[in-house]
Amino acid sequence: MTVTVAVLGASGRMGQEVITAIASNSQVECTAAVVRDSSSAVGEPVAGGSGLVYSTLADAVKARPQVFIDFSLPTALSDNLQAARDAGAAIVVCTTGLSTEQQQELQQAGEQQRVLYAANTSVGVNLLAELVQLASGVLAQADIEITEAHHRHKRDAPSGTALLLGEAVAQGRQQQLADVSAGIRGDGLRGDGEIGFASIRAADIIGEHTVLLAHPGERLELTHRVSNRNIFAKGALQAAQWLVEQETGYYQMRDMLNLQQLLSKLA
Ligand SMILES: NC(=O)C1=CN([C@@H]2O[C@H](COP(=O)(O)OP(=O)(O)OC[C@H]3O[C@@H](n4cnc5c(N)ncnc54)[C@H](OP(=O)(O)O)[C@@H]3O)[C@@H](O)[C@H]2O)C=CC1
Ligand SMILES: O=C(O)C1=N[C@H](C(=O)O)C[C@H](O)C1
Repeated sequence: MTVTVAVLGASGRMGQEVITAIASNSQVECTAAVVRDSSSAVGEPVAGGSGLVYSTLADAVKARPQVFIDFSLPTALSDNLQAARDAGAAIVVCTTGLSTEQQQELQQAGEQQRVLYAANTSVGVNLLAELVQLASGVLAQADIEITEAHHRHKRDAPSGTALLLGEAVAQGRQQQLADVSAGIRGDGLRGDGEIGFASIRAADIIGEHTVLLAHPGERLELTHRVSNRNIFAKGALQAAQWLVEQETGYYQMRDMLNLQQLLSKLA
């Protein structure tokens, strides 16, 4: 079955990557490539979009795709969720830098529509999160710091993935991240049990994350590096294909990948 998709943020780094990935995927078809209403790109041909032109969100609703894939920016979140509702479509939200209110909005949206939120659509990162949860519980006394590096154009810090990994650390220790996060490291001594974050922004680094678990005398480092944005695009398409088959609800990549059940087989 072919799944029809509207790509939101279509002229951006990730939007373009998703359109390219769709072009080589016979099971997915792009029916709308959405840019902001005021963009001069509206009506212009989409590079690699086989006859598509850039369109507005209202045009995307009229196109009635089965699923929206959102790689725009957090400011567009409410409009994008509403548009997906109006179109009767599922929505995969991939933007990062969401406020606490926006995270709540996403979860509440899951009461009326099919929503999958992924701060990182790579399978490797989502597996890493499960491994980190396990490691932080086993090494319950370890000092844990999370570092991330991204390209110079990235707006938010720490990255959405770093926060996802922080949540995994906290979950592994039956804690809430908000109670143990030290935020981005600055002056001052490390407090016991804190999770600290550090961010690098430079040149064209696509995305790198390391979780350091350190005891006096030894340390464990779990690292993931992306060398091609196509990884994120492929993961987003996989999520979209999965989400159209689901009931109304709020989902994450771990639900789609069934990682917890797979890992439980190791126990
Ligand atoms: N989940 C994941 O795996 C990944 C998530 N991301 C996240 O995806 C988002 C996009 O990243 P990236 O592609 O690098 O960013 P870009 O800045 O390259 O692209 C963002 C796109 O969204 C458009 N846009 C901005 N505001 C609106 C709006 N209100 N309505 C419609 N379109 C809008 C921009 O258009 P214009 O240029 O006209 O402003 C631009 O085309 C970020 O939040 C990033 O952190 C990135 C990589 C992987
Ligand atoms: O902005 C990016 O580029 C990325 N953003 C996501 C994040 O904030 O974690 C995912 C990936 O690391 C690339």
